[in-house]
Amino acid sequence: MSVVALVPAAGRGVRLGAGVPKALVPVAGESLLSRAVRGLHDSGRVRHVVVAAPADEVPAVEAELASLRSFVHVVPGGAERTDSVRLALAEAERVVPDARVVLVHDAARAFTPPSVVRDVVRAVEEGAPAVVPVLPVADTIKQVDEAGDVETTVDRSRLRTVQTPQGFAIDVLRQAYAAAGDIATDDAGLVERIGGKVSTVPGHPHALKITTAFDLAIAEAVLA
Ligand SMILES: Nc1ccn([C@@H]2O[C@H](COP(=O)(O)OP(=O)(O)OP(=O)(O)O)[C@@H](O)[C@H]2O)c(=O)n1
Ligand SMILES: C[C@](O)(CO)[C@H](O)COP(=O)(O)O
Repeated sequence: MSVVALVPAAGRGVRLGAGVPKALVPVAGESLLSRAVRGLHDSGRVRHVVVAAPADEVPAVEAELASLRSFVHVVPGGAERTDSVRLALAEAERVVPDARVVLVHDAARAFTPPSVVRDVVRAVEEGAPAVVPVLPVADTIKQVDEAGDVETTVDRSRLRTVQTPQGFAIDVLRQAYAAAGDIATDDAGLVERIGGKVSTVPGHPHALKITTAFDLAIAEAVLA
C-alpha cells in the first residue's frame, strides 16, 4: 500500500527557546527535522513526506532537506498543530493521490526508531483504521484540585503516553479532519471524536518529544 507521511514542523519551539524554529535546531550537526524525515525514509515504508514548515521558513526548510528533495514536499504550516496537519494532508492528497495509509509524525520526535514507523504502517495495513505508538506510565499519577491539593491517586495500569508517528487509513483521517471543529492535541483524538477505533503498538523511549532544553540535552548526550 502506498504510504505518505505528514510532518508537522511549523511550531515556534517557545518552550525550547532556541531563538529559531525548533524543527531547525541542530543536534550534532543535523536538524531535528532532517532527523525525523530521515527516520521515515530509513523505515523503507514511506513513499513521500509532506512537511508543514513555519510560513516564513519554507525556503530554509527546503534547503535543509535538499538531499531528500525527491522524497519531500514542503508547505507552509498554520497557527496550531492541527492547522499544519490539515494543510499537509491537503498537499499529500494532491501529490500522492493513490495513498491509502497516512502517517502523522512530529518533527520534534526526531529520534524515533524506523522500527516504530514500520510497526505503525504494518498495523494499518493489517486493517486498523488508526494506530498510535504508546508507552506505559512510569510515575504514580495524582489528580489535583484547583488549589493543587490531591483529590485522588489515579489507577495508571491502563494509562499510556502517546507518541508519533500515528498511522491512519487515509479516508479515516480525512473524515476526522473534515469533522474537526476544534483543535486536538493529537490526530488520533480527532478519530476518537468521530467514533473511530484507535489501536496501539509499542512505542519507544527514543521517540520522546524534544520540548525543553532538558530534552535537547538528553538528545545530545544519549541519542545523537
Ligand atoms: N502551529 C504548529 C505548532 C506545532 N507544530 C508541530 O507540532 C509538533 C509538536 O508540537 P510541539 O512539540 O509542541 O512544538 P511547538 O509548538 O514548536 O512547541 P512550543 O509549544 O514550545 O512552541 C512539532 O513538530 C511542531 O513543529 C506545527 O506543525 N504547527
Ligand atoms: C501529537 C503528540 O506528540 C502526541 O503525544 C502530542 O500530543 C503533541 O502535543 P503538543 O501539545 O502539540 O506538543
